[in-house]
Amino acid sequence: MSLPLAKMPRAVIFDLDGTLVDSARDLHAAANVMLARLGRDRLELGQITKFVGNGIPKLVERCLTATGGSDGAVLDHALARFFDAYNAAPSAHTVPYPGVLASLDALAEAGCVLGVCTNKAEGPTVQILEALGMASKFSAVVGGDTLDAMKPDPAPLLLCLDRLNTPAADALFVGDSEIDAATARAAGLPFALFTRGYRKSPVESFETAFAFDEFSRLAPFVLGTTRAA
Ligand SMILES: O=C(O)COP(=O)(O)O
Ligand SMILES: [Mg+2]
Repeated sequence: MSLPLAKMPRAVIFDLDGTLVDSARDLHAAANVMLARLGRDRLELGQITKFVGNGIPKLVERCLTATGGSDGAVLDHALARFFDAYNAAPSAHTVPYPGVLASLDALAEAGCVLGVCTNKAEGPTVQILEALGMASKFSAVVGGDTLDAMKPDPAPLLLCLDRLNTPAADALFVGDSEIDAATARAAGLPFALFTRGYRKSPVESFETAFAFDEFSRLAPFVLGTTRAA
């Protein structure tokens, strides 16, 4: 389903993993370092990619469940090992999707304020945004450990809106997953789906204002110069 926006949003808030950046290879590398330290089997990139989206603690728990089981003590240890590896090089193989930087610039030039709302912890999120030359483009960054609650709870997205001084009705949330769609719905924002990220369900099952497979299509839609397909 596609619905044109009633008016140009003042704020555009983006998810990170699978939306602004393809980060799966660095998450995969850190997960396999963690698994090796625990004497567990490696996991494939495709498997780890399916575990992304509910935050790093959930990703680590899913890795443990897939390799022999997870209980509280091993989970804490595994999480620390994961962060040792991941925080040392969170952007070694992480790249923006094609057209992301130009799209952010086009939105900013048109007067939109930009934010990030991700379930990734704030530390590596900021490291990645800085390494990829994107940090200065965002006026607010909310991570998975900024509050006690994570997406799909609407609280992180509402905090991001608050930091951008923008009501939900005057904003758009752009994400790649079922979690992002549910978060936008709960927070009362229209949702745009980037279809080449890490979603698990078919595009048609999402309720979206807009679904796009190339970032060059986003700014024309937001600025109202293109009608939704
Ligand atoms: O699961 C994560 O760590 C982050 O995922 P997100 O950027 O898609 O919210
Ligand atoms: Mg995502």
